[in-house]
Amino acid sequence: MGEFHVMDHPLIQHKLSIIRDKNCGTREFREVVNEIASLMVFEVARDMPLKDVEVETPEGTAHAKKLAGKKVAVVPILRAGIGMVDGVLDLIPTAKVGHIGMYRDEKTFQPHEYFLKLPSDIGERQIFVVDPMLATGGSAIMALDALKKHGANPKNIKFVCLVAAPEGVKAVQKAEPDVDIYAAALDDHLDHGYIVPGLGDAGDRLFGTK
Ligand SMILES: O=P(O)(O)OC[C@H]1O[C@H](OP(=O)(O)OP(=O)(O)O)[C@H](O)[C@@H]1O
Ligand SMILES: O=c1cc[nH]c(=O)[nH]1
Ligand SMILES: [Mg+2]
Repeated sequence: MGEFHVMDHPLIQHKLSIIRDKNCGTREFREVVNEIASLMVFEVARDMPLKDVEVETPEGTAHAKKLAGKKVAVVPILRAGIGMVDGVLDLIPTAKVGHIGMYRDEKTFQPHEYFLKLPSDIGERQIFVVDPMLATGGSAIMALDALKKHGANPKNIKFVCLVAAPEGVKAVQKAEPDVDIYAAALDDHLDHGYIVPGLGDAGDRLFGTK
């Protein structure tokens, strides 16, 4: 079963409290979502491989370490996942970006895929799938299945969200046992498909479409 990590760093928790507030406006919401994404990817990337290098400093030779060059892709689930991309790219600027478009039916909460464009070498990449909300898990599972169908190695995929519901975590762990999940918070439950207390509709809050 994939691991589930709640990232309880004080800076992440503080920033999450800002965007949970229903009075947080679009501009601040967007800014803080990206900041949380940066803080999260800092930790999620902890096991990226390093190589030994020698660097000439002004004072001598340092035995240092550099990233070994494993290629990275960040894959947002549209729309709301787009809100996390810049935060990840701030720390890993050479990452390629794939997109998976997905919307939930308003009544059934079933996900529907409407767009997919991935780097052609997705099979060789470490992949960070980003989406602020993991509710029923339907969108995440459909996105992860699409990635696998296009050659991604599930062992190289990490799912990064802001708020997760217990139902979604369980569903993804069952359907995608190789994928580790990282969240800033595990909330109480779902009510008509929405996470309680959650933060509302992340896409609408990011893009001001309500
Ligand atoms: O776990 P699930 O039950 O599938 O719900 C989570 C999905 O719902 C939201 O997207 P939404 O369908 O609202 O699309 P949007 O990002 O375009 O607003 C959210 O961004 C996730 O993708
Ligand atoms: O609470 C929720 C659940 C799904 N999608 C959202 O944006 N918010
Ligand atoms: Mg939405």
